Amino acid sequence: MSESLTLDQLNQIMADADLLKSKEEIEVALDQLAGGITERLSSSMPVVYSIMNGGLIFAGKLLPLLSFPLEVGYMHATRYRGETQGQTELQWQALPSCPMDGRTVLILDDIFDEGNTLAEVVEACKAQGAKEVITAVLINKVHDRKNTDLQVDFCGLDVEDRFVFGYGMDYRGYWRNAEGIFAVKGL
Ligand SMILES: O=P(O)(O)OC[C@H]1O[C@H](OP(=O)(O)OP(=O)(O)O)[C@H](O)[C@@H]1O
Ligand SMILES: Nc1nc2[nH]cnc2c(=O)[nH]1
Repeated sequence: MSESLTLDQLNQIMADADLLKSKEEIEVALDQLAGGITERLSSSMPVVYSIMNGGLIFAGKLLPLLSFPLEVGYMHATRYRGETQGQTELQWQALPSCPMDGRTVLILDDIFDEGNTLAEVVEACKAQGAKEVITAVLINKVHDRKNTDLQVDFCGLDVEDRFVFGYGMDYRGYWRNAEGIFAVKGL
């Protein structure tokens, strides 16, 4: 586990960070995602799961843009655990909170990076009897290190291969609340 950061260090991280996607760009992407998801799922009565913690803001912004009947659940799975490198093993901190047997399931997550998290979550939903599992992410990180063949169904924005934070994504536990997507200086 890394040493904890001070207030000054955390403020410096933000001051030095590069803005990759503005609030305005993200809002346009959210509208487009909502349109596509509505077209595909408005007759499915899906259960929508956000993967905590990172999926929290994405889900909070996207769900009010979906005007069809759906249920909301959550699950908490973490691979990075406050670090900037992912562990091999996904740690489940809360299993899916509502039954998905025979249901259309929509999974929301903030970022599709190496892909292990989403791939394992999709498998878990199928193992629990989901009829179909649709995936949506706010951000896809562009590189050639994907560890899965999973094709994400809906993706908001591509970002370059840097460690990013904001809009739900943390830098060592902090700055999930940043209103934009930022890259840490030097990472
Ligand atoms: O595609 P991958 O390389 O697997 O990475 C993507 C995952 O990493 C982050 O979660 P993290 O493990 O940091 O937990 P958190 O959501 O609590 O921040 C993010 O929220 C995704 O779920
Ligand atoms: N906060 C954050 N979490 C991630 N999980 C996988 N990639 C990233 C990233 O770039 N930033």
